This record gives sequence, structure tokens and C-alpha cells, in this order.
Amino acid sequence: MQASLNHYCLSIPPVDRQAGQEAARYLDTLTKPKGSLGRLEAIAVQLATITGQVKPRVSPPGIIVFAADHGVAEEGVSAYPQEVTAQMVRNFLQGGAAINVFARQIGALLEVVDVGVAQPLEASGLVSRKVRYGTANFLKEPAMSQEEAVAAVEAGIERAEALIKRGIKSLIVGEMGIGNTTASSAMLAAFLCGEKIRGSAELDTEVIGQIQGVVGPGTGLEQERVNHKRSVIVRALALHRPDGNKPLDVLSKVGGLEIAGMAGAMLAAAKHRIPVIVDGFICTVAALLAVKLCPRVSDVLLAGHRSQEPGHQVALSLLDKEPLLDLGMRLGEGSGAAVAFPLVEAACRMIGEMATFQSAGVTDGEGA
Ligand SMILES: Cc1cc2ncn([C@H]3O[C@H](COP(=O)(O)O)[C@@H](O)[C@H]3O)c2cc1C
Ligand SMILES: O=C(O)c1cccnc1
Repeated sequence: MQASLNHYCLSIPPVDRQAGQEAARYLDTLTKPKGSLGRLEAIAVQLATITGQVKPRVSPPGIIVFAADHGVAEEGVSAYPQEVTAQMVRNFLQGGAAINVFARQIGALLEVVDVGVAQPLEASGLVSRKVRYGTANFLKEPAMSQEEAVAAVEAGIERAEALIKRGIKSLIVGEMGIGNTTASSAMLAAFLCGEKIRGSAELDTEVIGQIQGVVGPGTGLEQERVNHKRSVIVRALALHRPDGNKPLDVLSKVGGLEIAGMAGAMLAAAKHRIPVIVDGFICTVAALLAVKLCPRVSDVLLAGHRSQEPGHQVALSLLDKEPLLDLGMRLGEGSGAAVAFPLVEAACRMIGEMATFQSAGVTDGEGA
């Protein structure tokens, strides 16, 4: 790993378990039967460990949408053409996308970052950190160099740090990039299969089955084209043999620039003890990448929702996270995380504002 990124990862502090224990004790003094607010209580405790505050805050949230293109889109692996990426970036800037609506609903600061859209883009409000004009088609060559992968991760770190300086108290990262479920499935398969892909032997049927199991319809491919997408991913992994234990090897060979940016933003959140609400499939693969770069990142992550994309449950299981919502969504952009945000806010308000048995003059359960 490049020295500066390695140094950054090593500087990420642990969370504060003691603050979590204090929060758990404090929750039992509030005017409710012990444990009666269920997972909201567990969320409050996790937020306390992350922030070090018994009464944590998550508002205002920040949302960063990273946009980039994928050379592998030319293999016909998406139901939509590549130009939709740039068109959607303009839509984000005009406020008309789903993530804009939900960002307004939750009072989020929203930033859109071009880390690698395949055409020149200049628009008011767009943050340009273009590392290259889309990745290369990874069916033929590595998606990007390791230097480019690191540059995209560092762009994510920089943008998250800028929003954190502006005062956000939680972070949602979203993405836009036609073809990025293909890159995400390939990365997830590499993390999942590890040694079995890295070696030089033929990929056996069991490994091929595992790879195919994490590939789905993305934007809505018909079954026949999902099969084609599976074949593209199996061939790409057989060609590049990424090492699942080397996150930058996986990212540079079969990843995406926006996935790199998202992972970088999560590293920055962990460094600054800011909770991250994880979105759907692509975001969760970015989270796996960030956790591979620095395992401590896992402690600041909350899973916002379960996407319908079949690989998402596999990615969530690898992260050992249980999502808050399961609404049959499969959009990306950070939309599922933004919709889940009010639950996280509810956990904060509960621990921050509820009366204690003592302050409200309510008899607690000890005397019964
Ligand atoms: C109009 C439109 C808006 C989107 N917003 C997010 N995605 C989502 O779909 C893409 C991934 O799916 P695939 O790998 O099948 O291309 C990503 O851009 C993702 O963010 C969109 C897709 C479309 C078409
Ligand atoms: O879950 C996601 O993030 C997702 C699923 C399909 C297409 N785009 C995004």
C-alpha cells in the first residue's frame, strides 16, 4: 500500500467502548421498561462508542455521492447506457434525483464528486476530482493502476474531511456509475473466495458457483443478460486473479473509482469518529474495502437497509451487520441510507431527550 494511505489507516483510532457501557447504563435509567426500545437502544450504544458521547448527535448528516464510469459497461452488463452516469450527475446538481429528495427530507448537506466520469464535466456545484475518464474494461485489462486506485481513495478522504470540517455529525456515501454492480460483484467475489481465486489453478465449479451467486440484475437485467454478466465477471477474475487479502489489488484490477472514493470517505469518518450509515450493495462492497484497509472502520458502520440485489446479503454477512430497513429498494445513490437516517436520529433523540425515572418522578422497576 502507498505510504501516505497506509499512514492514514494506521492513524484511525479505536472506538470508545467505555462510553458505550456508560450509555447502556444510562439507557436503563430512562422512563421505559429496560430494553423496551429494542434496536434503537443498541444503536444509541453504538453511536456512543463511536462518538465517545453518552448523548451522541447525528444531525446534520452529510451525503457525498461519488460518480464514475466503468469500461466494462461496453460488455453490455447494465440495462442502461454509460451516458446515464453523466446525465444523472446533472440531475443530482439540479436537485431532481431520489437522493436529492431524501437529502432535503433529512436536512443533509449533499455533495456530488466526479472521481471518474467518462466525459468532461463542468457544472456549478460539482466537485471535480477526476482521477481518469472511466476505468478500463477489466475483461481485457486491469480497471486502473494502483496509483489511480489510491488517488481515488484519497479523494474520498479529502471530501469527507471537508464535510466533517463543515460540521456534519454523520455520513452517508452514495454512488452513481453505470456498470458498478458488475465491479462490485467482482470485488465481492474476490473478497469472498480469497485464496481460491488468487491461485493459478483453473477456477473449479464450486468457486464459479460462488462467484455467480453474488451477481444479480443491477438496474434490471433480464435473466439471460444476468448470465452474460456472470460470465464476464468469472472471466475477468480468472484473468486477473486478484488477491482478496490485498484490497488495493482487488480495487485496481476489478473495482471502480467511485467505490474507491466511498471507501476513502469511510476511512475519514472512522478517523474523525463520525458514524457512517451504509447504503446498498455497492456501498457495502466499498465498506468491505474500507474494512480490509483498516478493520477499525467496521465499528463506525451502521447498515441502513437491505437492497434487493442478491449479493447484498452476502456482503452484509461478511461485514457482520444487520440492516435497519428492508424495503425492496435497489437504487443506490445513498438512498436507502438516507431513508434509514430518521431511525438513527430517533435513537439519538431518545437517549438525548428522555427523562429519567428520577427526574420525572416515576417509580422504576427496582421496588416491584
Ligand atoms: C436512471 C438511473 C439512476 C440511478 N441511480 C442509481 N443507479 C444505480 O444503477 C447503477 C448500477 O447498476 P448497473 O450495474 O446495472 O448499471 C449505478 O449507477 C447505481 O448507482 C441508477 C441507475 C439508473 C439507470
Ligand atoms: O443496492 C444497490 O446499491 C444497487 C442495486 C442495484 C443497482 N444500483 C444500486
